[in-house]
Amino acid sequence: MFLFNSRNIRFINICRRYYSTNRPIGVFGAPFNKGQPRPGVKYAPEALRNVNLIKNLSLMGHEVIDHGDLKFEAVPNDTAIYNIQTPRTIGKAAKQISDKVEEILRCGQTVVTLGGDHSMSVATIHGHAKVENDLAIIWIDAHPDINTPLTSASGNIHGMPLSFLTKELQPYVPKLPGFEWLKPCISVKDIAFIGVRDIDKAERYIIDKYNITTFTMRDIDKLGMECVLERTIEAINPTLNKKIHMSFDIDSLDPAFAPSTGTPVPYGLSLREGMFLVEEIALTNKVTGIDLVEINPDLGSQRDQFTTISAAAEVLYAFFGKRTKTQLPSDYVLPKP
Ligand SMILES: NC(=[NH2+])NCCC[C@H](N)C(=O)O
Ligand SMILES: [Mn+2]
Ligand SMILES: [Mn+2]
Repeated sequence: MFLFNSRNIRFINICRRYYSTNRPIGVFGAPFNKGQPRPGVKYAPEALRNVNLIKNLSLMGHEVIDHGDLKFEAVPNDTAIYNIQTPRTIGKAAKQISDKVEEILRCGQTVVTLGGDHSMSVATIHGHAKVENDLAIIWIDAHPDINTPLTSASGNIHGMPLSFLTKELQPYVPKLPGFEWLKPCISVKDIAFIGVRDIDKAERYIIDKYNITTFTMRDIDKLGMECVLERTIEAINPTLNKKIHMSFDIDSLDPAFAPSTGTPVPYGLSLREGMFLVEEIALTNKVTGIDLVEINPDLGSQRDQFTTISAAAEVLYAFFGKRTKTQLPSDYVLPKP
């Protein structure tokens, strides 16, 4: 696992064990698609259930509570503001998601939200931060999703959630109708990006100005994933006193492993790199909230869809401790002829 030098000893001592939290896993679906223009992303929770996600997590020895899927309604007479087409509808759905996350966490469960597009993370992090007021965010994504409504070229809120949540950026972020309930609850120093490779101009400016911890694909190539995670923890949660929110955008993976997603970007993580990353994050035993977003079972061929859904499920299984390692019974003996 982590290299032994004085800087890392504390982290090793805390982390050098298997994922061992005995919190139950509370799963729910947020079939939300209005943060971007491709409707099919709302079918992801159903697609993940169809590959027996819930049952497989239970078979791995976890107590899993399925809280079902939320239902969202369009707000009538919703009008565009800036470039954003349906702000009130998105704001209302986000409030429902935030409340659900809060409710599940208050039951003492680790919450897994199945998206949906990445705009929903404005809500999952908001709900998480209500329960754990000091939160670190690991954002695994090809994109940093920190545009403001004024800098976004697309008007798609899935490219903006972190600007809504971050205290330091509020002078630059207009309050949108439908989002009156939202209180900025995280700081630039609590965020780490891993796997980014498609950064807009304003996002680049924000990352540089506030010195946000960022590991691009090149950084991962150069340092190796183990070192990237070690530096991530050093930067955003050095004493591991905070809980961690892990937001996993499936487009962090290379399109070879996750082709069915709305904004694929070449030269991404291999599936095994993604699995290793979440396996290591799990070892901190600090993650109490997970998002799995941007899987679009409508895009690409049937084979693409299967590849993408399987990859998403494997990432979650890897996090929750599935290993290929065979367990030897204590009385095992090698047979002699
Ligand atoms: N969650 C995502 N897939 N986001 C993609 C965002 C793409 C682009 N940066 C935008 O703001 O529109
Ligand atoms: Mn994203
Ligand atoms: Mn992305």
